[in-house]
Amino acid sequence: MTTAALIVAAGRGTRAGSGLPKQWRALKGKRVIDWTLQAFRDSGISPIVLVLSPEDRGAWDSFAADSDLVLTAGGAERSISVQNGLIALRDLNRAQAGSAHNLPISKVLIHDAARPCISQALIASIIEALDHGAAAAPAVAVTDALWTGAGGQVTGTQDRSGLFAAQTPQGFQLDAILAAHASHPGGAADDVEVARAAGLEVAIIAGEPDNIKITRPEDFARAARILETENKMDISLDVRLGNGYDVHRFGPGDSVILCGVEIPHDRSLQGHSDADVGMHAVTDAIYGALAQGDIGQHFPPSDPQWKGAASEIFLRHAADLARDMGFQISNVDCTLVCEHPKIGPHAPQMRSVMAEILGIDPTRVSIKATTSERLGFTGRSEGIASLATAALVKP
Ligand SMILES: Nc1ccn([C@@H]2O[C@H](COP(=O)(O)OP(=O)(O)OP(=O)(O)O)[C@@H](O)[C@H]2O)c(=O)n1
Ligand SMILES: C[C@](O)(CO)[C@H](O)COP(=O)(O)O
Repeated sequence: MTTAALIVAAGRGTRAGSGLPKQWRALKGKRVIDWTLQAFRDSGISPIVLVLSPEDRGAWDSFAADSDLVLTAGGAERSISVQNGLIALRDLNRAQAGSAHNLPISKVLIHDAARPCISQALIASIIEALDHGAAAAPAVAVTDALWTGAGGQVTGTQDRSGLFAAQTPQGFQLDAILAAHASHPGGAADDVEVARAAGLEVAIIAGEPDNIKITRPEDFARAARILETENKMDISLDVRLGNGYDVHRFGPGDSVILCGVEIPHDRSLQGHSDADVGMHAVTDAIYGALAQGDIGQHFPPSDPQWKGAASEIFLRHAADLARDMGFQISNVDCTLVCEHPKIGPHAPQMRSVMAEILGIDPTRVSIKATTSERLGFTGRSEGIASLATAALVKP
C-alpha cells in the first residue's frame, strides 16, 4: 500500500493580483509550484498527481519531462480539480492492478499548490496519522480575538474557543474520499468538509503557522521570508567552487612552513615568499572560485615587497575579497603531496591556523596528505606539491 500526493494547481489566483496565476509566479528563484513539488518529492512520495488548468498550456509543457508526475486537468472550482485528481489516482490503481512492481495507492494527501512553505515534517505527520484513521488534516488553533465588523467598525466579538484555521495537506484513505466527493453536492470549502459530509471522522493534526497559503499579493514576500529563514534548499544560492595547485622546490634549510605551521625538517622550501605551498593552493582556490585570477596577479613575484612575505597575507586577502564580493567561505579542502615531513601530526594545528585566517570554523577546513609512492618530483623529495578546493556561497 502506498501514499500518493494530489496537488491542485488549476486555480486562477485572482486575489493574488497580477496576470499570472500565483502558482506560476516566481518565489525566491523558482516558481511557487516548484517549491511545493520539491517538498513532496523530498518526502519520497510517489506518485504525485498534479492538477492543471487546461488554460495553462505552458505549465503542461514545463512538466512534460517529469516522469514522476501524473498530470490531469482541473475544473472551474477547487473541488472539481480535486475530484479529477482523485479519479486520475483511481485510474492509476486500475491500470496497475495485478502488477508486481506497483503497490496499490491506498492513501492520498491533497495539497494546495499555493502552499509552498509546507514542511516535510508536517507531510510525515499527516501520513503517520492516516495509520490510525480515515482522515487527518493540519490546522492551527485561532489565537487572535475574533470580531465581527461592518462599515469599518467593530460590531461584536466572536468566541474563538474551539476554532481552527484549516491547512493542507489533508490526508484521506483514497477510497473513502473518492466516494465522499462523488456524493457531495459541491461548494465545500475544502476536502475535510466533503469528508465530514460523508460521515468520515477527521483528526486534527497540529499545523504549522508557516504553512501559509499564498492568497493576496503581500503573501509572496511573506512566503519568501519563511523559505529563507527555514533555510530550505534554494537554487537561487550562488555557489562557487575553485581549485588551486602549487609546487615549491626544496633547498637548504631546517624547517618548512605548511598551512601556517612551521615544521622542523632537514631542508626548507624555496620561494619568493615563505613558500607555504599549502596556503598558496588554498588562496588560489578562493581566487579561482571568485574568478579573480591567482596569487601571482595580486602579489607579483617581481614586486620586492613580497620577498619572504608570510603567506597569511595572501590568504587573508583572498578571504577578504570573498567577503567583499558577498560570499561566505563554506569549506576548503587541501591535500599536501610529499614523502616527508609527515603531515598527520601537524594537521590539527594547520586546520585551526587556516580556519582563524579564513574566519571560519575549523570543521570547515580539511588538511590531508599523500605520498606519491616515491614517483615523480615529490616522490624523489625534490619538492612539495599541494592541491586545494574551496567552496564559496552567496546566500
Ligand atoms: N478551480 C480551482 C481552484 C483552485 N485550485 C487550487 O486550489 C488551491 C487553493 O485555492 P485558492 O487559494 O482559492 O486558489 P485560487 O482559486 O487560484 O485563488 P483565487 O480564489 O484568489 O482566485 C490553489 O493551489 C489553486 O490552484 C484548483 O486547482 N482549481
Ligand atoms: C483548502 C484550503 O486551503 C484550506 O485552508 C482553503 O479552504 C482553500 O482556499 P480558499 O482561500 O478557501 O479558497
